[in-house]
Amino acid sequence: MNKPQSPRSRPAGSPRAASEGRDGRSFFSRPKGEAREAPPRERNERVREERPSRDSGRPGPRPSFDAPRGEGRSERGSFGGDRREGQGRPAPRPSYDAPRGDNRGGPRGDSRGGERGSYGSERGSERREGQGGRPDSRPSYGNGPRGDSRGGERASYGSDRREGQGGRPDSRPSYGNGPRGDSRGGERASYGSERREGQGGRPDSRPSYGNGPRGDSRGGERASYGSERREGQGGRPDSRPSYGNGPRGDSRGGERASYGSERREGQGGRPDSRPSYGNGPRGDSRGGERASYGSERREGQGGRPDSRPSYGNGPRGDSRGGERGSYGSERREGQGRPSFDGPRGEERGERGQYAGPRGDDRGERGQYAGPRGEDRGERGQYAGSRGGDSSHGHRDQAPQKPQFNRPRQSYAAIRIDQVQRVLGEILQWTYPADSALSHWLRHHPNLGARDRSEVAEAVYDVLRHLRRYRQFGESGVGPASRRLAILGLNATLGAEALEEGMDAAEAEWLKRVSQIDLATLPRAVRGSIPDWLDERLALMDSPETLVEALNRQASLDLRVNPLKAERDAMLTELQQSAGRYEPVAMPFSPWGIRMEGRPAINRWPQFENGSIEVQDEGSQLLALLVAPRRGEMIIDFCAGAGGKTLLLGALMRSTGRLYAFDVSAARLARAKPRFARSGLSNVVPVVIDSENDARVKRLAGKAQRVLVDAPCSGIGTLRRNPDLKWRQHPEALAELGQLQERILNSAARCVAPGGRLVYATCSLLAEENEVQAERFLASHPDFERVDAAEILAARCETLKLEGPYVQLRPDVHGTDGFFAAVFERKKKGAAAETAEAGVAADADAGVDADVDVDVDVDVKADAEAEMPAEVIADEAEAKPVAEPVAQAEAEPASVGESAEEAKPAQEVKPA
Ligand SMILES: C[S@@+](CC[C@H](N)C(=O)[O-])C[C@H]1O[C@@H](n2cnc3c(N)ncnc32)[C@H](O)[C@@H]1O
Repeated sequence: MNKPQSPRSRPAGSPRAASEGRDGRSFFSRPKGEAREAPPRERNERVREERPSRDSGRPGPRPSFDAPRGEGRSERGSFGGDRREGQGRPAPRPSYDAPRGDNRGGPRGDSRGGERGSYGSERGSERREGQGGRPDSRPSYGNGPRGDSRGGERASYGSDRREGQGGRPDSRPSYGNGPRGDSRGGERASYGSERREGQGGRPDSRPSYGNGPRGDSRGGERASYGSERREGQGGRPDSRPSYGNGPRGDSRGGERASYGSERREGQGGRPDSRPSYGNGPRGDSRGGERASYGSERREGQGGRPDSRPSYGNGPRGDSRGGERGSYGSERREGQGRPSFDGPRGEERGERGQYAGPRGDDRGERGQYAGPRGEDRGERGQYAGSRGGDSSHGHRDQAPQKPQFNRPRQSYAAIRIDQVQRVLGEILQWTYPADSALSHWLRHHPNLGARDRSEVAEAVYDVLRHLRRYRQFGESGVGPASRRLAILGLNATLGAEALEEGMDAAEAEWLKRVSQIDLATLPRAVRGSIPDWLDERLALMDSPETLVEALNRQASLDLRVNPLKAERDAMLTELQQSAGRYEPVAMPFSPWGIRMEGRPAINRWPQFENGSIEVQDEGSQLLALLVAPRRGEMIIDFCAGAGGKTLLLGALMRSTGRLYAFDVSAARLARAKPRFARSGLSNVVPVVIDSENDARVKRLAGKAQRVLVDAPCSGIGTLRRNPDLKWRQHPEALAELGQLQERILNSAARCVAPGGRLVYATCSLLAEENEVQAERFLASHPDFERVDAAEILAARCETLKLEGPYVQLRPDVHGTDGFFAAVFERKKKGAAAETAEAGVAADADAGVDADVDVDVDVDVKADAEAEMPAEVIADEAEAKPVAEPVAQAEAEPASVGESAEEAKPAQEVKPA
């Protein structure tokens, strides 16, 4: 679905441009030689070089601004308690939406800091309380040009070096004096080390900060911030002052660092970055946006430099976020991170789908980065352990293959350490959890399937129950991230399996917290959801069971490709070849097969030949609402990685024309191999600049059906993407609401009279669902609502829904949370009548009528299926992804057919 966007199609400096790299290509589509970061192997080598041996005592490059400044702090920082959780999640992971360029609206693009500041202030109190949260200082960030602030470096790596190694003191000196522009991540690392170790936190080195031009000082400063805030006090007060003064535009890591701290403690988390939704130019903003665009960077490369050691070294400047966006989407559709033993790396697009539910969907999902603040604390602590000096410290390694130069550790000790390390990365909230986990696993190729699975399960368990675990962790000792790791492993492997890895105090603590009666905890803590989400879900029926279901792991939902296979035959085949995953037919979708476990289906022949895809049942049902017919012109307005496009195209029997629009070239590029596997020849992917793109306007009134699978919070996918709840926040929801409304309005213009418009989200929140639908109806009198529940009921007898909308819930339907509304555009005469009535009514009410009857085209399937000449001319590069099998087949089926012959897609029998 993600077709690399051509440079000309997107203005330079636009958000997407930034995220995808200057050349407009996504990180993944870029040949390795051109990648900004070194190829994996090279990266690893570099990491090795950078990581100081323990003997050398010189920590690696991973900066650790968050480095723990002593044990006490870390705990503090990390366990901010409710505050943190509630809103921690600072910056939204810009997810998919991030790169949308124009739609974001707002001031976020440019004013990151600014918003941040404001964000901060809102939450400031929370944070502040914990530790002084530096609220005041933030505001200043907003003022300078952030374009260049990368930040990525910051995070990362503080960890390794941090503890243990005395933190490469030598490197620090350089910060202050030299040009900072270049020394980013690496330096940071060093900072981290010093401070973190708890040794008084780099007192000596700090002074140097003040000397250099701030604009360029990145990682280093960050580190320091972290310390101050996190701890809440002590934190190198002296050095801070300087931050405010320098030009922010260039300060990368530094600012970020500070953010982290704020968020961490307060949890207001990621304030700044969220704003990213806005329209402002994101191209250059690295660090600041990080929050928001974490994903992009990550994948792309600018991404979170720090954590991935290798990233830090290469030129990061340009390649930032594009892909990030994509993450979001995948997740959503995908289902979760099923198989970590599968191919890791390459196809993230699909990953979303396979791999946890982040389906990139975060993109859709979330756009915000979560609470970093606290987590850094955890990370910091975590990081510390890497150094090796700590009692728990040791390098990542597979339990089966301990390194010879270290004392042998028990299986339990190694597993705890591994989970702790992964959490240390994920809880920075820089990247979606599935991405961070995949990244970590790729860098630990020696781990076996069991190791991967156990680490992944424990990490996801922690993300699901983070708030409660943090509360439990407050009474423990040692690094916060370690306590979280122990709790996660206790839940997934059992206490017995951990015995050898814990000391007496830890064992005693675990026993104590395991006896806590959950019923005595506040609902939001028990369910581990942030307060803002608890307030919203409380308005729904049976909120407790809903939250419980959202906190359970999802099944793996597959969809049979109706162009290539029949569900029952495929089910029989899978029961024979993969019986241990217990494949069964889905209760509602006629194409669905559900399995347990996390099979690496992308290695299966049925997947490789396009006979099956990963798709949540709710997404499959959406196709029944769109009800595509052969030969029609249909628009999938937010096609993302093509999950829904695939089924729509198949139901059209690969006839007619199916436009796959999206503002994310990276996502559309990821759809490409999927389209190819599926055998579709009627899909036309088009990267649009925004919902108001000229090519969208030229299709006004032309499409029989338009699907808007809108960018949303992704709260309905928490089973697969539990980190979303920590990455989202109310401010981002408001922005999303505006984006959803704009997209819906633009998509509506494309609908031909008599045509259908379907609006869908994978959210459970009324403000993204019913409220949007009602608002749309109120402002579009030429549209009428169709009972979506009735449409589904006609196809799925066992599916009980209350109309007029479809709202699926994991606790009731076993699907992700999902919403859909169906509207139909009145035919010409009816619309005119409605318009007149509306004008009269509006005149009475004293308001302007907004009757969007700008099309004088009647709906005739055969006429509509023809591609408007102007669109064809404008889309020289937007060819169907798959080569047309034959011209005849590429022709709209309706050409030469009567409207009656164009059968409803759902009636088409599987091939
Ligand atoms: C929920 S995801 C779509 C998932 C996709 N339908 C699938 O099934 O894989 C939302 C998508 O909307 C896209 N998007 C965000 N803003 C947009 C805009 N203004 N116009 C079109 N698409 C947009 C995002 O890039 C993202 O891919």
